[in-house]
Amino acid sequence: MSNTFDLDSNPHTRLNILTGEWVLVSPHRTKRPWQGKVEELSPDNRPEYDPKCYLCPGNDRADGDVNPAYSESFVFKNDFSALLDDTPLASFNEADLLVANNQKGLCKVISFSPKHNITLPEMKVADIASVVALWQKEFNSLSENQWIKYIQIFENKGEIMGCSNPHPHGQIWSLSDIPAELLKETERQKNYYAVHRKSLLSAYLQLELEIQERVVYENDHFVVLVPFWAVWPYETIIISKRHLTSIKYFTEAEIKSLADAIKILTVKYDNLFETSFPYSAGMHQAPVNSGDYPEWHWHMHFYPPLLRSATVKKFMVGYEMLASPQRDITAEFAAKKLREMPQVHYKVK
Ligand SMILES: O=C1CCN([C@@H]2O[C@H](COP(=O)(O)O)[C@@H](O)[C@H]2O)C(=O)N1
Ligand SMILES: [Zn+2]
Repeated sequence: MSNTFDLDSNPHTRLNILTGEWVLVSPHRTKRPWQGKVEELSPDNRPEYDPKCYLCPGNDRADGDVNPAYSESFVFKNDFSALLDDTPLASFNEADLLVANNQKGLCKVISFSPKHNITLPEMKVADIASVVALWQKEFNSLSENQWIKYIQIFENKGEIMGCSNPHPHGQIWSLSDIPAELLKETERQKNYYAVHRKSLLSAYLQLELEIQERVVYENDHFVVLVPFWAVWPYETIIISKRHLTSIKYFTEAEIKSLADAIKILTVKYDNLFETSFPYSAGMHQAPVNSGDYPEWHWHMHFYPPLLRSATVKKFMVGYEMLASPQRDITAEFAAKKLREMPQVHYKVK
């Protein structure tokens, strides 16, 4: 057997350098022709305004509050928050076998647009930039609460991702503790930074830009990649070129540039199967009000479930739940498909 490692043919595992976890890749299983197909789906004829939608301007929300007649983006405190900001901080421990901690938090919902029937890929870059600016404003104002230690900005898009309302929106959950996924990524970035005095993602980005095989799109301030360790078929990561620890430090130019990167990526996603491409996406950044985190490098994960058509998704079940995530198509194959997708949305005639 040749000792040169062929990422394209033998089953192998890949290391996620951010979390320390491994993904099993079975490239030999995709020797059959790519069956990515465009399916005829029922036309999406949602109205621009839906009188029953709790996110549309001027409408009642479930708890009786009324939305203003907003014309850009709109943020409000979640009426059914998973975390409450009056929870006392307390912990529970029974012989180190039953361990629990109270969690205090503040959750917000952001409507990206007054239009009920639009999604990020169909929005103008300038309107996406106003969403990014609002994310930065909310991040900064939430950070002023000293009890808040971490802020998770995210979007669940599409029914298949449990999204309860098609109106374009995202959420911000801020909490008094640092969640597990972030502790993993902090640990790995801290270890690398301590040795190399530069961020893990700066080094990773430099290598990926040299190789180019997993780059999907690049602009002045951000790079969109399918990460070497991607788990979901068309998973991507957006990484800032500047080593920024959080969105707090984004300049005006970086805000506009992130909006451009999100626009191009989500347009390519929609073009892949000519459907509104579902995903859960969120940014990862340094914890707040808990010391310095110079090792942290801002990035944004996109976790889309679709595998080979608008209705065929990857299932993370069985082996993935019990042993480790597994994928057939390689990160390189996915990146090539996304690179080839036009930057103009398929609905734009
Ligand atoms: O009137 C309402 C309905 C839904 N919501 C909140 O909107 C959020 C939307 O969640 P999704 O991103 O999963 O669709 C959800 O957390 C739900 O609690 C309100 O805050 N007010
Ligand atoms: Zn991350």
